[in-house]
Amino acid sequence: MADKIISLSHLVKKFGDQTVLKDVNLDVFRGEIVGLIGPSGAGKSTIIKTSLGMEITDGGSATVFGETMPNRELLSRIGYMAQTDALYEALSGRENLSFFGKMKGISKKNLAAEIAHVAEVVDLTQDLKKRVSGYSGGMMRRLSLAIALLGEPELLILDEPTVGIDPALRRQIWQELRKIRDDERAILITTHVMDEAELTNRVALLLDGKVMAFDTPNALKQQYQVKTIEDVFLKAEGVES
Ligand SMILES: Nc1ncnc2c1ncn2[C@@H]1O[C@H](COP(=O)(O)OP(=O)(O)OP(=O)(O)O)[C@@H](O)[C@H]1O
Repeated sequence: MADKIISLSHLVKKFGDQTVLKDVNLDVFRGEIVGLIGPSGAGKSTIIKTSLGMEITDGGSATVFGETMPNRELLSRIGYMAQTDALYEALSGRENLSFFGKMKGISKKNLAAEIAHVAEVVDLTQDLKKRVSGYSGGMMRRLSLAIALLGEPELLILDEPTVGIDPALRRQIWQELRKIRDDERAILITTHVMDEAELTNRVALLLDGKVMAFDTPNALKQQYQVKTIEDVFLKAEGVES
């Protein structure tokens, strides 16, 4: 059986009297890219945060590598890119990468090569010397993604990684994500870009606190009798196209 990396079972999450996640079931296996889509405020980031143990669950279970998070020992196996950048703005891009690389336990011997590789993927090689305070919003997103990629983590959790990124670079980033997938690692990615959802192995559609549909892009299109994932999204939301 394929290796289950993330397992969410009947997950419930409340904020005050608002139940954001009502009954979420979702698995991510080794060797696949799972896309998480849903309207703004549906709870995509909340799914990610509860999976990582950054939010406490109110019911059901969330495990990563078979363990309930947070678990310090597992953190080096996970690359996480949050929706808001957490960067040291007074430091340069390279210094940020070096700092986070050391935190992840990358050996001194490998660190320079790792930094060179991830900087290349996000097209920041020429800007590594610059202070992050002088970066544009898109450059900061790219640096955050580069940090998540450091250390070849077995699991990547990316919360809208391509916001503010140009189409050509977005394509290059997806090439890298596919390589990671083919390398038998796993990726959970949230996106508002429906073209990107088409590039995943499976798409989970989050609506009304539940995963309403979870299948390959082609199977979802067949199920909803539409031509694109965007149309699946609209139809599931009850919007007539
Ligand atoms: N810490 C919190 N305290 C209170 N409410 C919260 C908190 N975090 C999230 N929420 C609420 O939970 C709901 C889901 O938020 P979440 O950020 O998970 O949505 P999302 O699907 O990621 O949205 P977007 O696509 O806009 O990023 C929203 O109504 C939000 O206001």
